[in-house]
Amino acid sequence: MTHPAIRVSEIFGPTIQGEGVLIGLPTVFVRTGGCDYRCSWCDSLHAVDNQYRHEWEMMSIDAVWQSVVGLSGGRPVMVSLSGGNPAIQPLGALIERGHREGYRFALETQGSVVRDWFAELDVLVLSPKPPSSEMTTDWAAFEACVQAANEKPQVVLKLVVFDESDYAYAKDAAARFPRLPIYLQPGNHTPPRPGNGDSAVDLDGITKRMEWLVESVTRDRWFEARVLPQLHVMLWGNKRGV
Ligand SMILES: C[S@@+](CC[C@H](N)C(=O)[O-])C[C@H]1O[C@@H](n2cnc3c(N)ncnc32)[C@H](O)[C@@H]1O
Ligand SMILES: Nc1nc2[nH]cc(C(=O)O)c2c(=O)[nH]1
Ligand code: SF4
Ligand SMILES: [Mg+2]
Repeated sequence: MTHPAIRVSEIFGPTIQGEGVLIGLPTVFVRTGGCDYRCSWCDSLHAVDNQYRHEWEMMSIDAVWQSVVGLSGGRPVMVSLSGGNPAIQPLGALIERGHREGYRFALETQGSVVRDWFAELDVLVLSPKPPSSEMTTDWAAFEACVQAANEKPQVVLKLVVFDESDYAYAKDAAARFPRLPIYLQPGNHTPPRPGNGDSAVDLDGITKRMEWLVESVTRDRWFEARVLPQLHVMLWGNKRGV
């Protein structure tokens, strides 16, 4: 059976997962091209904006898989499907293929597009977008993503927080899904942008936001929330492919 091709922005690793529940775990990233959102602060515009389309490649499942196996030396590793919005791509057959060879799969999505193959994942990271993103959450679609997982993969929430209203949004998201673990990460307000080249990352600003987040959750006795930085940003700034 032939499977539809996958639109790929980049495949890289192994590196460590820098964010959320799998932080620190050696991971190969498959970053797909294209997104139905345009977050004001997206740190992966090269996988979102059509001006980078010429860098994206339609790849067969076989070609993606060869690349993952090559990078991991054939040793089963965690594969993170990110983007862009990877939910737009036909990834079910890739997951099936990798599972046969002992690999595990996590997927990062904003929860705007639901797929039945979410149930085949090992970890589903749902990252609804707070007000500072300038996007609007369709909570019905988001809820459908949680349902599609069907309690098979581990499902977690990951919220980017820049300011008080993002923090309030995160609390609301947590209240909607009280059974899902929640990870808060401070926003990186210096993401790479066309024109500003390799803008140096503002580690001081991120650290201050991180401290404020810790103060906020402890003050509010929000003891279920976990606060984590983007470890890859601390180590490598806005560098691509790490
Ligand atoms: C680039 S997105 C790709 C996957 C999917 N589109 C999503 O947003 O979940 C991966 C993760 O990076 C986070 N992210 C993007 N830009 C960020 C920034 N400037 N600071 C902190 N986190 C950011 C997103 O919220 C998401 O959790
Ligand atoms: N090391 C590392 N960790 C990550 N966690 C989420 C990432 C992403 O851009 O989806 C990412 C990334 O690009 N690199
Ligand atoms: S949903 Fe994710 S990939 Fe799409 S614009 Fe927002 S942060 Fe970027
Ligand atoms: Mg990233």
